[in-house]
Amino acid sequence: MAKIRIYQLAKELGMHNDELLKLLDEMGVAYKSHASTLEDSTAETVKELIGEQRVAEAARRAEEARKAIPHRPPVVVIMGHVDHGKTSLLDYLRKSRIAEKEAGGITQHVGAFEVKTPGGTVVFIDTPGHEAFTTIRARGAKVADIAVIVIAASEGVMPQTKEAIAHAQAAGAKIIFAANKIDLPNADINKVYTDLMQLGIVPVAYGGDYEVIPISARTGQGIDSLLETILLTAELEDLRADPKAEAQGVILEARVDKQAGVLASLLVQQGTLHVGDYVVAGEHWGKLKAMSDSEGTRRSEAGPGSAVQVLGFSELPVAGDTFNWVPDQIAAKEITEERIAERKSLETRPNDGGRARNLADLMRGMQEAERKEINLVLRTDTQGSLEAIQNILERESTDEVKINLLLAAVGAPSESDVLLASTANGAILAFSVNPSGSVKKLAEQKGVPLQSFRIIYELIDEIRKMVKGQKEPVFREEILGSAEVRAVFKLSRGTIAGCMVTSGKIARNAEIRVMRKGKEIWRGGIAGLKRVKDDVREVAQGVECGILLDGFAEFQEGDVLEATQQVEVATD
Ligand SMILES: Nc1nc2c(ncn2[C@@H]2O[C@H](COP(=O)(O)OP(=O)(O)OP(=O)(O)O)[C@@H](O)[C@H]2O)c(=O)[nH]1
Repeated sequence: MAKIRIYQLAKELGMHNDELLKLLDEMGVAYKSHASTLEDSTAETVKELIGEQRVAEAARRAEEARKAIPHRPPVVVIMGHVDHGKTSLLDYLRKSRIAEKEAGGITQHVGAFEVKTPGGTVVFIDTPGHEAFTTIRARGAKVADIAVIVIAASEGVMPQTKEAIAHAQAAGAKIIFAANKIDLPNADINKVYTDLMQLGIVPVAYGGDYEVIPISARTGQGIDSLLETILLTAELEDLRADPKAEAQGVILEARVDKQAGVLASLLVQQGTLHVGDYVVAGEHWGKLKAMSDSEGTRRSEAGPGSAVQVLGFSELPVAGDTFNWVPDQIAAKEITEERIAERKSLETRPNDGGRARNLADLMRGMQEAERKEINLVLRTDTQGSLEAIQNILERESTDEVKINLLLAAVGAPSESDVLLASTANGAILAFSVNPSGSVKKLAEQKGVPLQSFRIIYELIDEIRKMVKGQKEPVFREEILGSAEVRAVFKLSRGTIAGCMVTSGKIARNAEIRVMRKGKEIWRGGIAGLKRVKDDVREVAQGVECGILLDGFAEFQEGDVLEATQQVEVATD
């Protein structure tokens, strides 16, 4: 390799000569002038050092930019077992906020409300329970930063407490426990601690990480302390949002009001919404005609952490969809029309959708994503079988593939289990319990694998095969069709092969083998498939088309492009 001169290396690295000379001095490298040559190894070391410095500089700048973004209030959801006091806690929080203003203030349900404390503001999602929470999560948006799980201190941990924990964990929310009903004579905070520890959750009082705050939603005792803990947790999470960014957030609720029309509640997560702005949410768009907050006050703008009710959608947006600011009606219409067209084309695509996913699919997805965890919800008929299967699953977990039980409980799989599995991209295994028709249907809709077993060893066998990869799918390559290159066009966006499909078909998602004189010279994907001027999904025999490949441009007339696809071969 030719030796490099200092000024050449400086140019290559985009540095001034002086800068590089200074660095060489620091490294103790001798030279006469900037025209001196450097040893290869010295040049390599310089490149590495500069590379490292630049990475560090970029990281420092990114951190600085992040720190320049203001903090935002935490968004909290309240969960817990039935009757443990979720609604009472929300009511207390809502009332305490009104009491601070004027008594008798009118509240409006906008899906979330703010509680202002001297230490900061907390946003509470107005609907208790994990269903609302996970429906939103299942649609891909993260709403709650923190889950407050209410446990009645008079009863301790109950089945839905466990479910709530599983849901919050799957959604990646921080968990704070509120030991409620502490005013009751039979309240026993120690039972709450020990119950939690049995689930592997160690409270701070026992040296662990989980805050358990004794409260009474009836008397208000401990609620200040709960709010403080929420704010402290939020501080550690360092939650930030840029009020100047393009507004974005989540649709919390939507309904049609006979007089007003479509009313949607939005939680702004980033940026600031203004009356008059256009937003798109899923397949719907709206021009915000009016906004009001949970106090019924008209707002002209709403920044990060605000929940507002808006008027202006022409059709009902879907709760849980994210919304985004768009500059104008043209953009709003184009984006929603594209989304509708995309959905329709997916619905009409043959052999796609409708097929229930199974565990093998899940494992394949996992392998593709190089994920090392398999998330499972386990449902059994008795406590005994539950423990037995849990123990075996624990043993089957390997270093490569960890089996993570999102929830293990007695009873038939529920719709909430499906949402949980869907959120965590997991599967449901049922042993000796039958899911109801509606649960099966929901699982199908959400693409959650749900399998029932009657014999323990069949269940274990299935898991074992998966973990050990014995069931790794075997694929065979199948030729879909071929096309001959008749002309080559060099355009600014790449080189297009003008082809005639000579047999079968060429599909946009197929893999292409470029054959020259009977030999394969390249293999890869298609970056563009056009028929005249239109992008198309496939082109049939006897039709001309333009093909742009993803990473190959050296076409010659007479090359043959073979379209192939991988077909799974049944091994059972
Ligand atoms: N003594 C006492 N009773 C409470 C407290 N919190 C709630 N309760 C009572 O417990 C019962 C259940 O409270 P809710 O707030 O409805 O419980 P929930 O968890 O929202 O119940 P669901 O919505 O049915 O799941 C009600 O009768 C409340 O009055 C408390 O701190 N102390």
